[in-house]
Amino acid sequence: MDVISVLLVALVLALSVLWMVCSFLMRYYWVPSALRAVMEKQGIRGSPNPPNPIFDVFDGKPDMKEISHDILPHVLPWAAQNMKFYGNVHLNWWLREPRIVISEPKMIWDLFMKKHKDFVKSHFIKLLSDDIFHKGLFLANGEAWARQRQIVAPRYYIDEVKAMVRAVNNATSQVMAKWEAFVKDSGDVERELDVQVEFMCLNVDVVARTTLGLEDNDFQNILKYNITLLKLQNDQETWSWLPFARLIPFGINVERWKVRKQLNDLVRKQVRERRKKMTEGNNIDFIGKLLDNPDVREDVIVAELKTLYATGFISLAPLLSFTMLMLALYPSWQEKARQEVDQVLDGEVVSPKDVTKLITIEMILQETLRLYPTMPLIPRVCIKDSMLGDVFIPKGLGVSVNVVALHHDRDLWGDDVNEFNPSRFKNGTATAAKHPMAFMPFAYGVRTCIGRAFSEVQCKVIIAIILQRFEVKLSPNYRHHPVITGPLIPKNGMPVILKPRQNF
Ligand code: HEM
Repeated sequence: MDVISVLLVALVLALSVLWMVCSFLMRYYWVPSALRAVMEKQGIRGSPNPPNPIFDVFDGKPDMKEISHDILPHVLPWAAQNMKFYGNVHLNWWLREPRIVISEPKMIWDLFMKKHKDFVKSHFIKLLSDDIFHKGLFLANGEAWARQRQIVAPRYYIDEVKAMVRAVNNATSQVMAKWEAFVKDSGDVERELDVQVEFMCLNVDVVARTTLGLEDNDFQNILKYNITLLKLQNDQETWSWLPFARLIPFGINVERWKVRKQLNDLVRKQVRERRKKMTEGNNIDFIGKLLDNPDVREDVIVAELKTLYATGFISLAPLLSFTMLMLALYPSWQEKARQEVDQVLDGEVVSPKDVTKLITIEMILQETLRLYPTMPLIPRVCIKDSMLGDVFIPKGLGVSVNVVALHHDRDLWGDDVNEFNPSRFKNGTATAAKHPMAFMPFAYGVRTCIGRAFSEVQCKVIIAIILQRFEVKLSPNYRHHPVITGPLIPKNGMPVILKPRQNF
């Protein structure tokens, strides 16, 4: 090579390195700092030093001293601090993403309803949950999202969901028989059980039954791979924002890729086996209907099925677990709900018609979701200069809805905000607080949760069957420590004491 060629190669290399350094600085320092300056000019401030990790799973914080529902300072200490010093609307950093944190109904309305086109799922949320939700509806944006939503959402309309009640009954009855045998084995009249893991298995099983029509399925492995992926993602969270960090074939990455492939292969196998069983008139389950549609590709079906498995156990297991805690803590509500169950079901299984009559369970579930919202933070990023209420939001700024703060806002819910009072929902969710948008566990607008009706029906059926068969008491081993790991979960599991009912 002559000298000129060497110089040219060196120049290209130098320019490439310079370009990479500038892109890095631009993305992770200059742009975030500029966004912060725009917000500070409007008087919106927040914790000064990025990064400020949101999840406290790593910090070894002690359990809460007592069982209190005033959880904001415990689960989101940075938000509680910021709210104290800077007000309800404040700035915060998620890894290197500057974001405005809001819990004002008016701004949330603008975000989800009026200006939803200006806000999409953010780069960081994709980075952190791509292994689980890859290509599925949950993370999609733009046209891909609209196409997928059109395919998936109708499968979860209320009439379709009611047709799933039998599958939920069957799956739950199997678990109840297992619990009864578990108590009986001890030779005692009651026994402690950590129900959180039980609910995870049950929810994955229900998804397999309702989407694939599978009675005997590999849900243990599906759950194992998902939990491993979640754990690896959490382990990686603090450095995953570094460029190429998730592409280096080393350590956690290699493990992640392996488990991700195992999960993909297993779900793909289920879809293919379902395809083999396709016969006319037999394609009424979710995947059957998708397979029947020639416009839907197999990788889309696999992605959606993975999403449904993950959303099922990630969101429903914590809700059911916290509901068990409420039933154990408030025996009078437990008894009231049981009387209703006995009256409505009269010792039979739950029918689709019965579901609407289980009003007390519905109120208990709503109040549990208010106090312990499964999705405590709902993130977006602004893709076009916009306004939320009176606040100017520049393109590139992250927005996070703090659902915990909204659900625990004394001005909206009154002085008993931190008390468990299901009666506040007796006339429905819209009038439970001073603002109709004060209760939003499933988000709002075009990206509202497609699984809402399914969740409500499924949880009602499961809790009704539990109350029909068991009395639930608080375990002395329960240690209160709600924690955000993405969803809000009980960190130490949910051990409760189950006592089978004699007269059932
Ligand atoms: C307690 C139960 C549940 C809660 C509290 C919940 C909450 C939410 C929330 C807040 C969102 C909006 C997230 C965002 O915009 O960033 C969402 C979206 C979603 N949920 Fe759920 N969810 C629950 C159960 C389920 C179940 C059982 C399924 C499966 C059928 C499901 C499927 C989805 C999907 C696919 C999306 C994405 C929708 C879209 O972006 O268009 N969810 N959920």
